[in-house]
Amino acid sequence: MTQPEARPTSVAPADTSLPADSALPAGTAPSASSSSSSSTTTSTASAVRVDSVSRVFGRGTSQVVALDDVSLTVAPGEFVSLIGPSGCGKSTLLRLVADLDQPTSGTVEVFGRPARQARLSREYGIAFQQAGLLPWRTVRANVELPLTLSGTGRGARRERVDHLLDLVGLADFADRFPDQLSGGMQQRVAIARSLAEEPSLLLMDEPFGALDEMTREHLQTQLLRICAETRAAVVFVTHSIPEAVFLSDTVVVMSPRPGRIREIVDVGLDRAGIAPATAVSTAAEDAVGDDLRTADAFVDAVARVRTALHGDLAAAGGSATRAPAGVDQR
Ligand SMILES: Nc1ncnc2c1ncn2[C@@H]1O[C@H](COP(=O)(O)OP(=O)(O)OP(=O)(O)O)[C@@H](O)[C@H]1O
Repeated sequence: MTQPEARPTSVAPADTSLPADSALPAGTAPSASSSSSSSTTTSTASAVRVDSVSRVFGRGTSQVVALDDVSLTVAPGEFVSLIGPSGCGKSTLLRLVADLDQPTSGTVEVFGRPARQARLSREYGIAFQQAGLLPWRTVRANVELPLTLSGTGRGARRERVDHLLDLVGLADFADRFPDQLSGGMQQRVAIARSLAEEPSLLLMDEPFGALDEMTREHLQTQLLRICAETRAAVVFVTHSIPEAVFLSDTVVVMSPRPGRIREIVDVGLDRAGIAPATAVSTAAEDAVGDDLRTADAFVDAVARVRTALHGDLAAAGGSATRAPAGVDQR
């Protein structure tokens, strides 16, 4: 959409720091819709509701307006990506949703409750660019950490971790340590950990940003399958247009500082082939993913996101063929 107030969405944070009173948020996750569409329901029907939020850092000459009057809504189960030039406030927005930071003005609700309450009751999981695993703990011990902290019993922990490791394809690596895994495997452990407490919302900040292209595409497909299985909503920060389009129901395009929502793009890809009921093997899923990436609807959505991003350049008299700083065109 061109009027941010008319559509909702979600996002993820840029660093791994957590407030002192947090016992590890639960996990990572989905998409956005307009506040006009969600306004037919109560605010509790939205996974995320950001209302007229601004965030200003510093004072006087060093003041930075990171977000200016941002409003968006993410529906339960929706996958929403945030994309925009470097410094436009994507991570700041994600951090506000995660209650890792507070808005200067405006409100943030998660499932109809203040973000702080949602964090304390572990309604969301988080995954960042750095996996952030504890090197002295095995894969199993890393994944079960949030469950241990929340007092889940031993038997239930074991059962849950077995399921999660299965889900991310790491059942055979439960007793390995992080430094015995590839970067992609470490990131899958982090995603499993983020899902430990069955969050209804996943907040992800460039979780695949440090991975090679092949691993990245494979994990994108895996993430879609995991989301189809868990039905979690996801707010996903990325610099990659194709990644945003491949994963999302909705792509939220942000403008350069002060960060505002410039446009919301409905992607409209048919991802039924990646749904759990039809997935037969990882290779088959990857093949479905490859088909999706060459589909007309995919190419069309990539073009629409690119045009939305380039609007800034056009307005500044720049070349429409050049990407804004910090946006990966691959
Ligand atoms: N704690 C802070 N103190 C001061 N300024 C900050 C702080 N956090 C973020 N900013 C500023 O707010 C603006 C938005 O930052 P943010 O990290 O949200 O952008 P981003 O879109 O995620 O960038 P990138 O794509 O490069 O990761 C930037 O100008 C940044 O310098």
